[in-house]
Amino acid sequence: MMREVIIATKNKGKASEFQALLAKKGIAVKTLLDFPNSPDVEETGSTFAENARLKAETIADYFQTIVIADDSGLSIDALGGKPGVYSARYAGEEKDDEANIAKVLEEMRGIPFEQRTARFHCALAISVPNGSTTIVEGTCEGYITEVPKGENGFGYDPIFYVPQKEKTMAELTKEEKNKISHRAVALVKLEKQWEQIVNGE
Ligand SMILES: O=c1nc[nH]c2c1ncn2[C@H]1C[C@H](O)[C@@H](COP(=O)(O)OP(=O)(O)OP(=O)(O)O)O1
Ligand SMILES: [Mg+2]
Repeated sequence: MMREVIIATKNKGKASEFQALLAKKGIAVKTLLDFPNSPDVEETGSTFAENARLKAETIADYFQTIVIADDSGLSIDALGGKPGVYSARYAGEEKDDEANIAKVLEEMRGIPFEQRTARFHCALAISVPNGSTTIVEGTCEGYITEVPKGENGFGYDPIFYVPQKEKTMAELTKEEKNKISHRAVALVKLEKQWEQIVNGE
């Protein structure tokens, strides 16, 4: 049984969600925020899965230990799937959540509610050093709001309306988000396979 894992992310919001999700299973989480000198991995893939694989394999190779990477983002139907894999850098390279939200809201202006459908997407890659990489994916369906609402979460959470909760993702507690999010859905799929992955059989 795995007792500790490195999550190949420098995103504080993701780090905090993984810490909560995995603490329940007795697994301690380290992230790249604990290792400021670890390499920056360029996200050159054209899918979430490709980018998750790039991050997991590079960091597993660097630490010679099992690593999980998350590549995720928002896909909006009325924008032809954008911002997609460019979610983090939609308004520029600085990864500015507020600027990204402002750009999306501007592009969505005037589009009626029924046509504001969107989903969060998460690809998780788990990589064993000198071994294999396994990828699982999760999604979470919702609508893009007209104005931001809520203080919790990170990224696009304040403009992502979750119909079954009648709230934005940023109005949910971390516990509530961790029951329904794209990240939680993907992690459940990973858990079903991980004894097999970690033990190599
Ligand atoms: O639950 C979420 N709630 C709101 N927004 C979210 C979520 N999950 C991903 N997102 C957004 C944030 C960022 O704009 C992009 C992820 O980009 P992504 O490259 O995977 O992460 P990142 O660059 O922030 O950190 P890192 O690559 O070190 O893991 O999608
Ligand atoms: Mg990134």
